Amino acid sequence: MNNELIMIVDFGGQYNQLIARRVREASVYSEVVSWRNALEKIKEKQPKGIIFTGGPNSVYLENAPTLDKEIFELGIPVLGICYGMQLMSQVLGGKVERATQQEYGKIKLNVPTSTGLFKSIEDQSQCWMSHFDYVKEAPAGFEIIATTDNCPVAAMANVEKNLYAVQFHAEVEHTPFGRQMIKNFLYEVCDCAGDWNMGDYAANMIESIKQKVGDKKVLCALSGGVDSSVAATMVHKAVGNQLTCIFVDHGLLRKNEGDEVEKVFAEQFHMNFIRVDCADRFLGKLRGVSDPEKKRKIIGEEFIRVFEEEANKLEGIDFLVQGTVYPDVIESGTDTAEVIKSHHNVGGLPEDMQFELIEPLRDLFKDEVRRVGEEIEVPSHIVWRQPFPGPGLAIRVLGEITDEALHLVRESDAILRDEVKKAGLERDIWQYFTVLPNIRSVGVMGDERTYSHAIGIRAVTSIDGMTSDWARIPYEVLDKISSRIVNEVQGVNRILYDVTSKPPSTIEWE
Ligand SMILES: Nc1ncnc2c1ncn2[C@@H]1O[C@H](COP(=O)(O)OP(=O)(O)OP(=O)(O)O)[C@@H](O)[C@H]1O
Ligand SMILES: O=c1[nH]c(=O)c2[nH+]cn([C@@H]3O[C@H](COP(=O)(O)O)[C@@H](O)[C@H]3O)c2[nH]1
Ligand SMILES: NC(=O)CC[C@H](N)C(=O)O
Ligand SMILES: [Mg+2]
Repeated sequence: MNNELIMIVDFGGQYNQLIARRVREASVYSEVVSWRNALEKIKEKQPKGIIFTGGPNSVYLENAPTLDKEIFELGIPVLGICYGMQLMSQVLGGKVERATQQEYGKIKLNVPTSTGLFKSIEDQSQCWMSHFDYVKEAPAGFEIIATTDNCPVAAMANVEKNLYAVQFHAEVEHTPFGRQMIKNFLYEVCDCAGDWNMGDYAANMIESIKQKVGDKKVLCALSGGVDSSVAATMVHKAVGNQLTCIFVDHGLLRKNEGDEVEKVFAEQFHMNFIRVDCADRFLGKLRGVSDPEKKRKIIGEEFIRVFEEEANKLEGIDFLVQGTVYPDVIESGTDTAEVIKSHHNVGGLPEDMQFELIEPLRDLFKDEVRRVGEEIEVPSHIVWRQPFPGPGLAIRVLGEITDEALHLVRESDAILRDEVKKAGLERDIWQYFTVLPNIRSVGVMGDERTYSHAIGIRAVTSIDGMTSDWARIPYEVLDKISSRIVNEVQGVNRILYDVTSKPPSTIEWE
């Protein structure tokens, strides 16, 4: 393949693949490389441009990821983002320090200049920030091309040398002009022509699964959710009856979910399908455990043990298909990125697992998975289903999992889903559920004092699950949900509404 190439240098940021994805969307091929061997790879491959990602470190600390100055002398355009900008400043002689006024979330940006990077972008725009360090002084030869109220250097450029950097995250949805800015970098600065497209993604992937599996047998971990249904359909197209899907009912599913998934797969898919009921086993292992990471690891391991047992019954299974998507990978931590939470299908996997994994969606984001799903004709009620995490209600009951706690969260969630459906909001809200925060408070019902549980409502809008905003559910609908939960679910006397975006919070509470 001789496509134009953009190299993305990974400093451990949460949004690295999102940058790769923005570049894909703009019809240019990209590869992500670790900062450790970036210089060598770049010299070898001679990309049209380089993008530095964000990262959790501080550039002025000892042992922080860095790059030799030489990278700026290759004549290849560079765009630094967040940590990437701080690094460019530090290496080229600017000043980086811890900020007294840190910026997280939506911030007003002033763009007084219109260099190529900011072509067609308004002077006053909104951007998304997540940083505690800042560039106090840009290096010699750089002009400041954007500022915010708290950030004297929100973007800088050395136009002559094609070096650009921004403190904000241009790659996330919350920077509305971000797509345009990345396009500007590719087309105005790097002079790309745009010679790549994603149309063939599914076809290429199906072909490579066929090659890999040959005449062997494959198991698929199927939840009935978007990702595993799309992954299973791809693998089924590749190897047909060599595939068997295993659906685990671990006692942590939503109300009636087990039967619903079984029905859909029996009626609408023509694949080998096995349901394994093993609630006692999962709940037994989880008894007395309240640490979120411990819960995730127990569930991840138990899933694999169930798959291994089923594989042994079927004999000769070498591969396990999972519907892992990129956010699961990055949040579980990589050699450079911090562990945010161990997704059961990545960071929660046991080390001694007997399968080789097949994860055809591992580099993609939810909305890209949905596009692939539509292309290979997965039924649309599945493609557009709201996500539901593998560990299920276990990470929505904060602290220890008991039958009572599961009952409260399951019943309140069913009411929430029912009211969202009645209000016709299912497609507007990306994900919505209830949580049991494990606090009790005083109330009065029928003139009697109560001392009962609070239930939290979490509802978010998002495109890819990497960032999200809280959904503005109309007050009348919230009112209805609140009064139904308190009236219908015994043991609840208070309802809370979560109004935080991601970041700084995450979508799930654990
Ligand atoms: N109950 C389950 N039984 C079998 N496999 C599961 C189950 N829950 C999750 N998995 C596996 O773990 C993977 C990750 O779960 P996750 O919830 O992120 O994806 P999904 O369920 O396929 O899609 P969605 O995000 O729409 O819920 C799934 O793709 C699937 O392979
Ligand atoms: O299969 C999964 N296994 C997990 O361990 C897991 N944890 C979170 N999620 C889902 O991922 C998306 C992002 O969630 P967070 O903002 O809470 O990290 C949201 O859609 C979450 O529901 C999981 N899915
Ligand atoms: N998102 C980032 O790249 C953060 C960079 C650095 N850790 C800071 O907080 O300023
Ligand atoms: Mg799921």
